[in-house]
Amino acid sequence: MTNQLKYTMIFIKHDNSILMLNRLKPPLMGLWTGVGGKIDANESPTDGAIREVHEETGIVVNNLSFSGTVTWQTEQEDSGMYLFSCEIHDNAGYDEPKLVDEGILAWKDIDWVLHGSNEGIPKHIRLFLPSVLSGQVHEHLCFFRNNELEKYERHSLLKEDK
Ligand SMILES: Nc1nc2c([nH]c(=O)n2[C@H]2C[C@H](O)[C@@H](COP(=O)(O)OP(=O)(O)OP(=O)(O)O)O2)c(=O)[nH]1
Repeated sequence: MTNQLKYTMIFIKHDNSILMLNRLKPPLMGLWTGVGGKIDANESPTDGAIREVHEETGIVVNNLSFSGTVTWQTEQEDSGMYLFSCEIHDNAGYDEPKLVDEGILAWKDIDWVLHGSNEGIPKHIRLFLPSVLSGQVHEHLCFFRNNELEKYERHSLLKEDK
């Protein structure tokens, strides 16, 4: 995998929940997202994702699945991220929400995360997350204007999927 995209986002699943970050700072300030961040120079997307998971949550993951890509186009920038997911078998000691440098980490029920009325999840995440959780590998294209998601497209990155 070559580093064409600048960021990663990782969805860590345990039972019916995902470890979500309520972000302290922009971008997506105050909203619940997967953990992740910028890929360092000379780092692969997978290594960047493993590092971000460890830095933000303390969890060491060794079973990340590549789950596709998301690109966004705004008036200011064209950028994007590699998506990863993994399943862990205990709650990593997160019985309660935990305050970390980047915000608040908490296990959130998948039904809550995907609920159509949930304004706390960025719109693009609500659109691409079902594909990630069902094990599909898509390229998700998001087009924003005035901070609103104006258009969304999805294409499979696997030949056998449509
Ligand atoms: N910059 C940016 N990131 C976005 C957008 N949409 C979106 O889902 N993301 C994701 C990509 C990353 O997972 C996360 C942003 O990561 P970040 O800026 O906190 O990365 P970082 O912690 O490495 O950066 P920093 O410490 O250097 O500020 O949000 C967007 O429009 N802009």
